[in-house]
Amino acid sequence: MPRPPRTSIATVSLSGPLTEKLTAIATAGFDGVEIFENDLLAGPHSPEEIRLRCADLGLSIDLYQPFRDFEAVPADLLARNLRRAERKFAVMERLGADLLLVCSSVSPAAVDDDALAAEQLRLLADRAEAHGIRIAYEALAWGRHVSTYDHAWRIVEQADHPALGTCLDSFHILSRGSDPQGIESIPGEKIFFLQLADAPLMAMDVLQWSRHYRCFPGQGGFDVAGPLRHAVRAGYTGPLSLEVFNDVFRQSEAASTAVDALRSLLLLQEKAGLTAPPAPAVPTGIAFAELHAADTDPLRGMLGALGFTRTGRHTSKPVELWQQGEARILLNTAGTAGDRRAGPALTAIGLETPDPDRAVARAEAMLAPVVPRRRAPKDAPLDAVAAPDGTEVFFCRTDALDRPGWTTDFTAVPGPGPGVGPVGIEPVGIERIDHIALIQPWHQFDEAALFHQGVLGLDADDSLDLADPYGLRRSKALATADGAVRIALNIAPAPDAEGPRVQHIALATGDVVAAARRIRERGGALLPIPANYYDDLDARHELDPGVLAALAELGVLYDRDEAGEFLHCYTVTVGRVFFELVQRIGGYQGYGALNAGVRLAAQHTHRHGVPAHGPRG
Ligand SMILES: O=C(O)c1ccc(O)c(O)c1
Ligand SMILES: [Mg+2]
Repeated sequence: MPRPPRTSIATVSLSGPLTEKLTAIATAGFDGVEIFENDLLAGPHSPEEIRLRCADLGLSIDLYQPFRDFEAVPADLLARNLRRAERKFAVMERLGADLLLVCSSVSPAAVDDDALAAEQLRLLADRAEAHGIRIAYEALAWGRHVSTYDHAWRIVEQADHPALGTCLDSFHILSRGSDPQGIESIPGEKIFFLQLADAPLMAMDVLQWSRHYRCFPGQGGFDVAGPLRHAVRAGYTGPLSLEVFNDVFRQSEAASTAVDALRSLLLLQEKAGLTAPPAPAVPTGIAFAELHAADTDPLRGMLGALGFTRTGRHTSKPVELWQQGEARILLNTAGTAGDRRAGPALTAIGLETPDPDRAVARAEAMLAPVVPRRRAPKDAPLDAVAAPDGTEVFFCRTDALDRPGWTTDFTAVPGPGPGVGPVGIEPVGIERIDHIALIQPWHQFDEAALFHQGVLGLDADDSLDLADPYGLRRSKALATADGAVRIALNIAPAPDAEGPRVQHIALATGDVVAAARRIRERGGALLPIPANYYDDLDARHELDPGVLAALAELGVLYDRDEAGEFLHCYTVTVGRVFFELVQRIGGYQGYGALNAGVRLAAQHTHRHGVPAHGPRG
């Protein structure tokens, strides 16, 4: 395999002052940058200082941009535009940058005349060449007369100057619906630069779309690997550069955005067949979920009511293993997981992995932070990486014959242990963990989704918007093809609007009604669901009245699609976690998204009580 291309990113993609952006870009591991002119203009550092800073950080300055509204203008304006260009060439010489991006004109002064555009760009390239500078002409998707990449290339071809080439930008190409195949008819050495950006598929004005909603490749709906593949086939050997205008990234922390960005570029190169990092070791099951709690009594009570039994105690850490069927929950009382007062929290998940070493190699290749091992010498080796939200993901083999499994670190304990009532030892029919739902900080949602796909090897469903009383919650499910591992990512409606992030663990059972009844009998608190929901359910599905009554009595929700049926209910929240019981019938693959609004509202009511009546109360 040939050497991987150099990686680059436009400074406009990150938040903060220019020097901090440069540090974040270098620290993440990029090779170079595109300096966005505004970042330079707004900062206190001279071009020479920025040049030095980049050199110190080991970053090449691959491009200076943008130069706007140059071509196809009347003579007097041309003279002024050339003067403007000369001033920018001087800045670029001080910066040590030798490639200038010129975007197609949006000015009303520009005329629709390709020959004139070519002639004037030729003149510009001639002036640039005298400074050792080259010009990359890019079609903006909203350019006044030039808005497609093939049109920009025809003008460059016509101008026929060695210091003039084209800049391809995947956003402009794909947002216009252009066929990227045509890239292969451009000689590789005339593609001076390649910018890569994705975007969610939306029907909106293309300029607004580009300036606010671009995202890193793999986080939107475009096939960004397409233009990349064609450019490489055309013979392009320059840097692959991310250029992402995005309202969220503009205000998120630059350091973590830069890592997210580079991960996306590494995944894109792999997808385009340019690199071959260690393949993901696709997990085969959820081995455990780990909960941290200072005061474990409420959780022990809940687990007991859910039919879990404490089966083991870790030999070197304050961790208990609770189990029912193949569902395993670790209860960890060590240290403090974030805010202790906020109560128990989900801190880690264990993924059953056929090849933990490869899973770690994959994670490292994709810039996932490997969590330092804190284990006693005799503990089984257990590797973990941190997901973007801080959840630790362990790679394990529970029943491996060739290496000690993680469960050997636990010694068996007799009986259910303190905090569990006498009925807590009867299982209720829970078989395994069906899925784990993780609430994401609003600005990390796309990063988290790409992480779970690219690093862990899960497949992503489309995003859904779920309505709750105080906003819309984006949601995206990720799963293995066989559904053995499912992770649902949900976004909170506003930063910390509802207090701490509450995660949940969904437990699979073959009979949710029977399980819910037993849980309630032993004092487990289930989330009440309003009667209105069951009126609507009856209207929509004509369920058997006896079944409907049982669902209503226990707060069991229902969904149905072409593939099968889904029944689920929820416990009340303990600290920062709650549990869901789910029963999948037939080939139902979803998560009851239709019911999420009712569940979120019911949780709100449960937390805050039923609002007082109005005037007629
Ligand atoms: O939105 C813009 O104006 C703009 C500027 C420079 C680019 O390279 C680009 O793709 C868009
Ligand atoms: Mg661009």
